[in-house]
Amino acid sequence: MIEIIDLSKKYGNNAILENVSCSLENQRIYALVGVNGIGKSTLLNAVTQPANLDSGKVEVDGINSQKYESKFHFFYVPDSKEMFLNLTGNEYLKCIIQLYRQDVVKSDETLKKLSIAFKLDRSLNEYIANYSLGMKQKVYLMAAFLSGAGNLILDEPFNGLDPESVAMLKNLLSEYRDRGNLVLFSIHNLDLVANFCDDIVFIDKQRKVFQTENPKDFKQLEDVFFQKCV
Ligand SMILES: Nc1ncnc2c1ncn2[C@@H]1O[C@H](COP(=O)(O)OP(=O)(O)OP(=O)(O)O)[C@@H](O)[C@H]1O
Repeated sequence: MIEIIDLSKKYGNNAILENVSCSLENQRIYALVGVNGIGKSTLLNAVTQPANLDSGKVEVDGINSQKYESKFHFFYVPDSKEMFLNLTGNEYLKCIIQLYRQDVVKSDETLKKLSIAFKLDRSLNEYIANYSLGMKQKVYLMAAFLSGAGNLILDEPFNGLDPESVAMLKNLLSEYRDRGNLVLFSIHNLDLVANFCDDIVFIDKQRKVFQTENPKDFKQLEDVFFQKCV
């Protein structure tokens, strides 16, 4: 559960988000949609990094995001794919399991299953620096699932993935949602939005944020996007 209350964020004098509020519930998959440069990553950064907030408040599972304990309630995969390059995939994932205080034996089993599903099982002893873009995306997504956090916040998680991996990620995210968790991810592909998520969080052309249930119809979704966001 994520509650965003009156959040504002400027870069210098450039106001990107002003008094944004929205309420995201458990057991839902939310797509964050808007044109390039409108503020999707800024919003996700502000939600996950309280130091980035100019004003306003974010609560994750009812815990103020300024509080240390809130960190265990979400996992953020930012759009940068240049993180932890000096670790092997395996080292990185083991660190995440420890950091998020997950059961080591159970997590090792999940790690094995995920690495096979993502076809990374033969690459986990290589440095992340040597991974392709899609392999980096996969290892950071595996970390998200291994964290056990109830709220996954993913910046463009489908970028760099081949069609088989896209289908697999959709399944994994749906299963994660069905276990009572929340997923919020930014995306440009309206097709994928229409056929996948439960709700849509739009940032419109005035940078106002509004939510709708997914109409599950591409044409309807495209109409809303062109009327409100472009
Ligand atoms: N660190 C920064 N300093 C100054 N301006 C920034 C910074 N980061 C982002 N911006 C500006 O804030 C605005 C929103 O950027 P943001 O990356 O949040 O957009 P986005 O919706 O995620 O874009 P895209 O779809 O292209 O990824 C843009 O005008 C961008 O230039």
